[in-house]
Amino acid sequence: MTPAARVQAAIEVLDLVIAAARSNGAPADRIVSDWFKARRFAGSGDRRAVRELVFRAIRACGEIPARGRAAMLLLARDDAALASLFDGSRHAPEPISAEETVARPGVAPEWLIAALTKSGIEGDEAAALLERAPLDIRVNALRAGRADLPPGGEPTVAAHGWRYPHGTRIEDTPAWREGMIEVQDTGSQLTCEAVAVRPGESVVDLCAGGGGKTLALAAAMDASGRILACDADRARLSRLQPRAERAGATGIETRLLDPGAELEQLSDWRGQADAVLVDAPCSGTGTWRRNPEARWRLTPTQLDRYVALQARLLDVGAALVRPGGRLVYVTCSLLDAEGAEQAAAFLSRHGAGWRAEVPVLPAGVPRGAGLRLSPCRDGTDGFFIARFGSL
Ligand SMILES: C[S@@+](CC[C@H](N)C(=O)[O-])C[C@H]1O[C@@H](n2cnc3c(N)ncnc32)[C@H](O)[C@@H]1O
Repeated sequence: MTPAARVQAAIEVLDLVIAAARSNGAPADRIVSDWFKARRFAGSGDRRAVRELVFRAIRACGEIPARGRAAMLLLARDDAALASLFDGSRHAPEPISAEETVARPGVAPEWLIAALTKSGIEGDEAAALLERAPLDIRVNALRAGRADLPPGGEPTVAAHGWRYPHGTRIEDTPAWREGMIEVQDTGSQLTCEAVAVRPGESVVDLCAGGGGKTLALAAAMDASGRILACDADRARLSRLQPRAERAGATGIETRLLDPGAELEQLSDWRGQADAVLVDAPCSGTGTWRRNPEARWRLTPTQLDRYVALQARLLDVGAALVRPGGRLVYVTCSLLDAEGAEQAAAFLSRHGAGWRAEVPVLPAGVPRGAGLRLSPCRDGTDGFFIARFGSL
């Protein structure tokens, strides 16, 4: 493809990304790969260049743009080389006319900017939400010593974390194939460290998804003890056992939950768990570096739904903790509604039965009863972590 044809391709892909964001359709990453699956003539250089343009344009537009071309014109406004490719030649975008709509630059929609600002995220902190995320891995202590790592990484502040340059093809390495390493953001690794599990414990991962954090907990427990990994999404949960096998993580049981009936389905665990991790569904404002178009999709109503679900799951988790045990609440959000305010609401609902214990981690700053990690300050995805000890 010529450079101009790549720009036109990026405009077409952006139109699909915009339509999907409006209709709760596929994520941008999948749209880009499906688009290229249907165009086998394009080479890997084309893929990389188009993908790069698409994500640059998504990052640049705070609000959902009217059209892909409007988003690309925003980039072209400050990039003369890009603007010169709008020349109307074969496969190229039409020449730019003075009256055309150009998308507005920004970090996020106005209502979200207001909510972030209220939560202490503005200026550099807000801009960093849209930087490119690094590639972090966790060394799986169940399978590997550090000598087995692919070359080129630097240790991170997490106990088993390493960071690699962008574009490192970790999943092609023998270490990954043999389960010695897992791709996992450093912040995500630190949330697991906050659970402070020990070998032999009984632990519930209430919102385990595909098991990213479950596997880190299993490794920290040296695969001894019990982990119950739950989720309400069958497809996500079904990915956990094959990953656990690859990682050599034993002692993990999975349980599919019906939303609203979680406590009945978990009655055998009531008051039994040494630790419960509630890695709750959330707005994902802390992961925009990876999914920048997520900010076009979120609505105030969805945010309210997340907040209500988080409170309910925290109450479910609390019922499973044994006296003297711990409940760890995590969201990959920087909004206080899903962080400090949620933790305060839990403490006021449960009164004297619980004590907040701010986890001691090598990153993050205290926020309310918990700790917050941010891309700007900590170089991790954004997270809120609170730990409550049962009295
Ligand atoms: C933040 S994600 C979990 C990510 C996962 N812990 C990991 O590290 O990969 C939140 C999860 O909560 C799940 N979920 C939503 N409603 C739930 C419910 N009522 N009970 C349990 N899990 C639920 C979602 O399906 C989703 O997988």
